Amino acid sequence: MALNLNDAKSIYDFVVTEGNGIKGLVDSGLSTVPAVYVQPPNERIDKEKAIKLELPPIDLSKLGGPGHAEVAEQIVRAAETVGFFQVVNHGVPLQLLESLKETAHNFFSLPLERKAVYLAPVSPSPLVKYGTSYLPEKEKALGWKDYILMQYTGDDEALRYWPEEIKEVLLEYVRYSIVMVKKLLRVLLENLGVKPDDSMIDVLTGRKTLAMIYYPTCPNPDVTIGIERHSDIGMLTVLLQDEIGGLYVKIEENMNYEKKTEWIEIPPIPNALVINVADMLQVLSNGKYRSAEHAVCNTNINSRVSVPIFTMPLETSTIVPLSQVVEKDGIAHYKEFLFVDYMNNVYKNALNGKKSLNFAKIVQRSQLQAIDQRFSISFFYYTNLTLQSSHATQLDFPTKKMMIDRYSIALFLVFSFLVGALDASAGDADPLYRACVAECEKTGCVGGRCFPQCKFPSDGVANDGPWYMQEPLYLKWKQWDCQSDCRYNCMVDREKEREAVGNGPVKYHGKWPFERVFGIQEPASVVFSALNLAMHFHGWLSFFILISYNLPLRQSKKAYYEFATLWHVYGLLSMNSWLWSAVFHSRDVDLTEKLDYSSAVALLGYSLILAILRCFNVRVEAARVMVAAPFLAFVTTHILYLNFYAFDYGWNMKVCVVMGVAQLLIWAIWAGVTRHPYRWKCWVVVIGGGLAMLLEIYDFPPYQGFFDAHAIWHATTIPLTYLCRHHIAYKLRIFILLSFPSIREKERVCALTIFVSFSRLPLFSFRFFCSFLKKSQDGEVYS
Ligand SMILES: O=C(O)CCC(=O)C(=O)O
Ligand SMILES: [Fe+2]
Repeated sequence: MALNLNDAKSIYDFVVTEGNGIKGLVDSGLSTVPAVYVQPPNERIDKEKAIKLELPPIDLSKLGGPGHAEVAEQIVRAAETVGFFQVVNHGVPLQLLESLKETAHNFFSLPLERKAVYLAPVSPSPLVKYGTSYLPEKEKALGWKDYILMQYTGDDEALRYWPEEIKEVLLEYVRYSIVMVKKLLRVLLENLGVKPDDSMIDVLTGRKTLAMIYYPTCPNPDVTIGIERHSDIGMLTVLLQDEIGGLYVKIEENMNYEKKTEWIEIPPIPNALVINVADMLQVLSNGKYRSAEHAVCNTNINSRVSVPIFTMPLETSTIVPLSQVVEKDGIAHYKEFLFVDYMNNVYKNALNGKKSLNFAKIVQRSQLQAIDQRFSISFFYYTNLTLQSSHATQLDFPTKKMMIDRYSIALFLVFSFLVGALDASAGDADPLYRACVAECEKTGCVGGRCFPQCKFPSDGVANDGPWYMQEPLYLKWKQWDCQSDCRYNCMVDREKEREAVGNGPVKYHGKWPFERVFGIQEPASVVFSALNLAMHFHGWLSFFILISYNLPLRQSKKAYYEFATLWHVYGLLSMNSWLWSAVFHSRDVDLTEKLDYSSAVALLGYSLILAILRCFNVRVEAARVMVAAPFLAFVTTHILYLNFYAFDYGWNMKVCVVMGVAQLLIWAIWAGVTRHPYRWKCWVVVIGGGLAMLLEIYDFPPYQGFFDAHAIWHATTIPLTYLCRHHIAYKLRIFILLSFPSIREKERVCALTIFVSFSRLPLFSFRFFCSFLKKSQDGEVYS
């Protein structure tokens, strides 16, 4: 198929699918980089600000001689700080290094047929893979490079399967390099207090992957990336780079560099090899050695080649921090795992800084902060309703344990961790989608459809022409702009293409591909939020009518029930919260998000105050004010901070979790000393709520474009709310009927009957049964 440089799909097919690579693209004579290769601005590396690594290369010829200790010290220090160093007199013949670079250039200059035979789907052996991006469907921007990757499993297999043009020279390179790697590893392990024998070193370096990487000269090197930021996964990497440069290492806090820059360049040094610590060495050393985040930038000077050897443990090796280090540190920072599991986990995702190491990290409690705020709020919301119902009955029922509330705490913690593990948005990482959006923002059109919001001419006709060419007025409220229209339409097109090749839907910008209805973004969630709102309204109204009209009032016209006002406010805040949830799901913009989050925080803060007042039975006005004031001040400040200073999700999450857990604990303790006969309703609510939360964890794409897990989850809260509200009103009625003899006799008798049958009768029956048993055992019954 002919290459069309204006069409992202055509470029993708030419470069990735057909295997022409970036080399082919550059040779086709393009003058600017296509959109699929443009990195998001926040991901780009500011090369201007980067500094060069000043460490002189380490002279390995001194190892084993009189200068051994000094060299060992240099190696250790470099591994502990930057995680990168350069070595000379490494034992790899300099002539070999030169011919490696030349061979690499020659290989990538071969005609397509010679290289394309090693493309992953057709390669004669799984040991050899030729390609361009590592995981094109998941990368934020495709990498500006081509590569050939080879697994070394022995000389025979290498000679049989590796490409003819490069195998000899690479085999020689790996033979020399491995000797050096073993020496370096020995030094690094000895420094940790380990005396490694040969077999240990052999296992730790048992797997060797070699690559030749070609970074063609790039017309816009500031916006592309050769290799995305990442850390290597094995033990030690040996890298031969040519004189072009472009390898950058991310500075971390304890590297002793001034904070004025983020990256340091590893400058090319003639005859030197670059060595870097990889993830497994970081794990074994319990974090003492640093597997540094690094990336390769492109240049427009000339094409660059590099030849890395990644040494790794055997696939079946168990990796765990060395006991000698853990004993010293008093804590292991990484868990035990099989190296193959680590590899599989890394290879299924696009390169992403040091995220690969998360697989091995021992999870800290601090991960709680990753909980989805809406999720936690809603959880407490259910819990409040549940306990609110028990609260109404507390008025006159005796005490008994209510275990379910404790289970709900446990449930919460378990779910919290699970939800913390969720991640999103493969769709907007898809290069074809990104290219489509970039194109649309330039032209205002996607696949022949043009959007009035994009205010520039397309096909000679201005998109924001006369009013009759624009959107109807009744749709204008939702304020779709050019970017959102482009995103939506590119998403629709990409999803159709994905569906055509049998791929399921993926998320875009954290959201599933929903179908818009009248411009509403997530119609089902909106409808269910509105129904929740209606349910709360109904509950609140019946509560209000019950308290104010159906039941006797004090002479001052106030309700006898002193907490009525507090619950009214709670009802109002709940309604407010669902209202903004509906709005937010209609149209997710900055303002609606802030309103939604703010009203949720207000509800959560208020319910904490309510929990304290109710559970500690604070009835005196002055005391209530004193308790509530600091909380109100804090919640108000927090909402102002979110809205007008920094919309900090992490901090907000912490605040919500603390407020939520606090009130949950208060209610749980309180519930532990109360009892009511209809607690099954509370159980239904808590268990139902818990099960409903699974929907947030086992997130699934929208059925028919509408009903995703989140929407269904909102749907489930409707009956739960009904159950609670119904319950509260009912219990309150009984309480009041029992307490006020002035109420009509018939109603009183009815209420009493229900009350006794549901609460006292089982108790009497049980007592009667026990005494019957006891008597029968004592022989009294049949005597
Ligand atoms: O090409 C380079 O300089 C580095 C390559 C690299 O980091 C890698 O392949 O993991
Ligand atoms: Fe690397």
